[in-house]
Amino acid sequence: MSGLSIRDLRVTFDGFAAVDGVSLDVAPGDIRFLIGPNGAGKTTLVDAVTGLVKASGSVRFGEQALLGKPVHQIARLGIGRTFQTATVFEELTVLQNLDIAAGAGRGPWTMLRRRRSVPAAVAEALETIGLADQRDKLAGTLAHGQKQWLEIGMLLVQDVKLLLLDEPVAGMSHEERDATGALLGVVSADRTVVVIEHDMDFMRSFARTVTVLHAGKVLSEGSVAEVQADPAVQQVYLGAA
Ligand SMILES: Nc1ncnc2c1ncn2[C@@H]1O[C@H](COP(=O)(O)OP(=O)(O)OP(=O)(O)O)[C@@H](O)[C@H]1O
Repeated sequence: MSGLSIRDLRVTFDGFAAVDGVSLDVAPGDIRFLIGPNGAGKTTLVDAVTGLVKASGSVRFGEQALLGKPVHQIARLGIGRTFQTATVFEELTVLQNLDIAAGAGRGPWTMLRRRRSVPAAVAEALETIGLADQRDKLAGTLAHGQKQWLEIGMLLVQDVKLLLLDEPVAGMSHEERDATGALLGVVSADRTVVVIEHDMDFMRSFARTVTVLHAGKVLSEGSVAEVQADPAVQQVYLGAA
């Protein structure tokens, strides 16, 4: 397993530093929550790690330096992300969505044809995300939470080693949140997980470590208890939650 190491990361938009010299380390197998007020730079940091925005400094995942690499190369190194809105193929079934995600090297017709056997990685992902009995349902008819899990499943079948999830439980029911937390636990057994989240209850229940960003900088870092006890955090953020 590999960890994520970020040094002096900077992203500027027209002279405005959205990420302003961030350094942080996420240990292999950690579940790191990135929290902070609106505009703190959380999504921009993840954009920089995944190659969507230009950044200076250094980002390493294990031995691999990421900055400067194009998006597809970073993805090929086993780095996958979700966005705030799930991006599944609504007209296709759960199984077809996973098949397509797993489908390197197969043509579209092979992937869309009904197949007798399901590849091991797809079957495993179906179990992990709890959608095995929904596999033939159209993704568009899934509940909101299930779509998010399907999207995570699509990363799992691509053998992603670093998962970056942007507000995975936004809009979820209490039960869906708990199921998502349990899923993070399973996924992190052999992967490193970074979660951007505004939901403080979810963070308290499922984060292993937390980084608090504020105005593009790291304000505080540590366990949930450490971060919650930090007066600087209480002042800018948690005090209001
Ligand atoms: N493409 C862009 N061009 C200009 N400014 C941007 C761009 N993307 C983000 N910003 C600005 O950078 C800052 C950080 O934004 P970012 O979305 O990373 O914050 P965030 O912590 O993810 O916030 P939220 O919790 O609201 O999603 C904000 O002030 C935002 O307006």
